[in-house]
Amino acid sequence: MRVKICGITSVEDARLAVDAGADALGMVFYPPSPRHVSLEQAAEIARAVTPFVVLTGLFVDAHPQEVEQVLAQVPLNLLQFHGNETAAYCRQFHRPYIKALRMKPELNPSEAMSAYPDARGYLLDAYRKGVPGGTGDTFDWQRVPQGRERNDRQVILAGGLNPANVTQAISAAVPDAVDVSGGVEAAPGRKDPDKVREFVRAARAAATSGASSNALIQGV
Ligand SMILES: O=C(O)c1ccccc1NCC(=O)[C@H](O)[C@H](O)COP(=O)(O)O
Repeated sequence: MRVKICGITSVEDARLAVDAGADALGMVFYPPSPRHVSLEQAAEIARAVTPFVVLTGLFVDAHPQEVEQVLAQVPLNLLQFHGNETAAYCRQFHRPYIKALRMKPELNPSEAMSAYPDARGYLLDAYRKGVPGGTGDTFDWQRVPQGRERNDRQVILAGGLNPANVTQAISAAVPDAVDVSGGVEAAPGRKDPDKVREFVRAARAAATSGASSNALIQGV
């Protein structure tokens, strides 16, 4: 089970998340977000963290030049596209990327994943009209594809996760990774140390006990 802490805006929170055991950090390059980081902030965070953590840059329907500008100044390991970007758009940067899919009631997640065959993973997030992400809302975890529908694709579960519900979420959705932002915050853009530590601990513990449920679902 991998854990990504999203919405990191400071070196202090980046270090906190890494020390708590996060595998990946997310930085939001979307100006309307309360978690938006400037190029300078992002470069400072990148300099401060170990190279063995996946630094992720999140964009929402950004102009390609904006993405290129970030890439020129911040050593990102992974891009996360959280808007209505097409596969052609996502692959033009020649970087590993994950595609966020917002779980609108009518969305077939398996079909939606197929539209991005070169994505390294699929971040399944809650859908709220007019809000591209960081909603704090959950969705029905039973909708996460399993088995043949999943087809070995890396699924990152997001949307309204927190230390209190991540165990149940992992058990229901059997994701490869979990992503959290608001559920471990003290205030928008500022992480709560106890919540971050408890979230990572609970996710790891659930994964250990959840291995058998995964085996049951996969029939192995
Ligand atoms: O976090 C934001 O402010 C944000 C804004 C616009 C697009 C995406 C955004 N966050 C994306 C994430 O990866 C969040 O972790 C994900 O949406 C889950 O957020 P939350 O429900 O607060 O845990």
